[in-house]
Amino acid sequence: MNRAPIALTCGEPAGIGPEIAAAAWATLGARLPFFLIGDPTHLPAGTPWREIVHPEDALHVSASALPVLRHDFPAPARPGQPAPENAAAVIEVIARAVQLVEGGAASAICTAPIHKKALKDGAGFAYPGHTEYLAALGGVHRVVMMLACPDLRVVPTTIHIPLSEVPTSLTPALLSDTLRITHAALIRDFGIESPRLAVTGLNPHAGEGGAMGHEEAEVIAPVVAALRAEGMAISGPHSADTMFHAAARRNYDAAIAMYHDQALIPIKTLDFAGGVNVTLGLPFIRTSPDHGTAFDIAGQGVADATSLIAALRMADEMARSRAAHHRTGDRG
Ligand SMILES: NC(=O)C1=CN([C@@H]2O[C@H](COP(=O)(O)OP(=O)(O)OC[C@H]3O[C@@H](n4cnc5c(N)ncnc54)[C@H](O)[C@@H]3O)[C@@H](O)[C@H]2O)C=CC1
Ligand SMILES: NCC(=O)COP(=O)(O)O
Repeated sequence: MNRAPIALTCGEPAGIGPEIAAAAWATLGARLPFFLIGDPTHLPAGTPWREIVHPEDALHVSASALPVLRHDFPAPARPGQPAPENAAAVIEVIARAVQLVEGGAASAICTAPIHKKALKDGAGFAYPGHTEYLAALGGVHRVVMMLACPDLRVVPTTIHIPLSEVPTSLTPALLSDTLRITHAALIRDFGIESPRLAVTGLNPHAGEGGAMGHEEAEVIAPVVAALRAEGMAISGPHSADTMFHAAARRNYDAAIAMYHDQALIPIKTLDFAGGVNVTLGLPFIRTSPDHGTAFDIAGQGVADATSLIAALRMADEMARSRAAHHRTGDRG
């Protein structure tokens, strides 16, 4: 039986989303059917696209053209210059993709990058990013951002908040939920039977026994100990600066970091082109490229679609893993 195609949201049309969507279709074609939700007039001139009415039409259209589920925008796409009038439509497209995946017409969502400030300025977007908006649409309180490439998976426990707010936001409940959601997703969506998690400290040298900070002893170590007592394979808190070299990476399936840059700098350094952003803990599958809207190169035809292609492939693999997991009745 054919699985439903993947829904790709257009993201910010003034960014590189339209051109990498076209490039991803040129690479994947019918081998990995997906459809773009967006305004086809935003696609680069000469893109072979075809309007579809039902997502399932993507299964045959994708052999010859990029399938597009039309969502008309009020303004054209001017590379590097987001139009405030388009902001609401960017947000609507994401909500439409969620409806499709929740209804079973799409097997997963893959999101092209949005420009957070453009959405805030143009439409009062009240969320720091897709992650938090998708959690609201999916009706879940807590989700986890994970970035993954073939050599590394990283999770920032706190996400899009100022660095000054990290210590107070880092509660035992947040850390514990993040670890549990990651552990369950590695089993269900990534097919890892017994996931190994490694947790960073917050401070230099993981606090150096209290000489350089107290969050390790007061928050991180007790949560790690409690979950280890439940049987999870979790180590830490480790010094973050020594957790990401090649030998250290062999000791875990995912690294749980305390804040955004602690997690994202290692993976974007290791594999900026091929990294994938995944939201764990949603009732549906969502992946995204690891990069943003790249206004500085939009419209020039030089954007690299590798990360988007990896994101579409990962969504497809996750859908397979989740389906197999449901079939065996092992819900992890
Ligand atoms: N999932 C999402 O919706 C994401 C959205 N963003 C948003 O994107 C906007 C811009 O963020 P920046 O920090 O400037 O990061 P960015 O990733 O857009 O750009 C950083 C640098 O990398 C280059 N670059 C990015 N993607 C590329 C690609 N596919 N091929 C070749 N070069 C590429 C850009 O040209 C730029 O020089 C912000 O509003 C940010 O919040 C950032 C990350 C993810
Ligand atoms: N730095 C990662 C990022 O901004 C991704 O955000 P989201 O839109 O996927 O929540």
